[in-house]
Amino acid sequence: MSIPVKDVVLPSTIPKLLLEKHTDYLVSYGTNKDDYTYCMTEHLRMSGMYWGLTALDLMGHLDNTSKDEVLEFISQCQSDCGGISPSINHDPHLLYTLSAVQILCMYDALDVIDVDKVVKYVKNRQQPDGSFTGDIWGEVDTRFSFCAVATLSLLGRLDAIDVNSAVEFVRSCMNFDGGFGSKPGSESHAGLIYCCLGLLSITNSLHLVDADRLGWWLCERQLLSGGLNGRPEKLPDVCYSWWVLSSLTILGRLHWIDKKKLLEFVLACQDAETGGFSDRPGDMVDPFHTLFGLAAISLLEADSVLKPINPTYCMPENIIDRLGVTPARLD
Ligand SMILES: CN(C(=O)[C@H](Cc1cnc[nH]1)NC(=O)OCc1ccccc1)[C@@H](Cc1ccccc1)C(=O)N[C@@H](Cc1ccc(O)cc1)C(=O)NO
Ligand SMILES: [Zn+2]
Repeated sequence: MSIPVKDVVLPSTIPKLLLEKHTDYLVSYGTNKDDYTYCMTEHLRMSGMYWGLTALDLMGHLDNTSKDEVLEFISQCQSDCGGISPSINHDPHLLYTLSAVQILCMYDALDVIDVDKVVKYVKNRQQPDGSFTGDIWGEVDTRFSFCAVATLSLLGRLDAIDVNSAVEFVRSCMNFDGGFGSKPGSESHAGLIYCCLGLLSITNSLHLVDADRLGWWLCERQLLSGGLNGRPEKLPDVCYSWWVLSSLTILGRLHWIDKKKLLEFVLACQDAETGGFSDRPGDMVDPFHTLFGLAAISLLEADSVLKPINPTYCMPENIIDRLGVTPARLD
């Protein structure tokens, strides 16, 4: 009797990488200001712009965007407290402060915001136990530890916080399976593992990780379809291709998964009509899954046109090189 395993069946024909289609999809996304999904995602607009712009830069088309419009929007999103909000007149949060700094680094335009006030905002998020709250309302999560450390390291200002206690908090979130959760004792989850490994990579503390145990947990995410899920018993999803793959790359164990099968799954998530990637074959595309589909293909080095992507920052390597930032990885 076969035990039903949650997975998807790939379509019989899988398209090759449709770069022009994805470029057209992203360039036109957001031009239609009253499009339903565009309006419904105002609360994470800054992250949405980071996804679209990073994907376009990976394909070599950052020049197809209205840079001045984006810079004007970002400078209007910085609050007096220094934090940056997802849209104008929304509340500042570490998630969108990081997205904004990532965009400004790609455009080499950090002068359009008050960097000292950003540093002060991030510094004020750190708690006595080394953890970080996402905003002034107090929610603690390792996602926010990563946002804080990634933001400050991109600004060259890691000295503003207590790095040792930030690392200690992340270490306290390590589970017996080698993975990490959002707080001490929380269940391991691929997205949070990416955040915690990213912080340890930036702070050169990867020696704290059990790379074989965690590497094994991560490649257990691969299903027969070739796709990766975020936790046991979950369906595969193209964005987990990124969270898991970038984590395995930082651990120096990317060769532990079946790259060929994963590439098939990712390519099957393209929409040949509209352009873009969806979470699974046949679903609706969005900028989020389009970035992480392209980012996974870049990490798999499966297309010579796509720029190499940095696994720690999810930004093109040439930007990280220009900034002189050197995130560690295990070899
Ligand atoms: C808030 N968020 C998510 O929770 C997504 C939802 C999802 C997409 N596919 C399956 N679920 N999940 C997600 O990003 O999980 C990866 C992750 C979890 C925890 C920490 C870091 C990454 C997505 C947005 C989204 C919502 C719904 C559908 C597509 C995209 C998101 O903003 N992710 C953020 C990371 C994040 C993740 C969870 C959060 O609560 C907040 C932010 C990101 O990748 N920024 O660059
Ligand atoms: Zn997803």
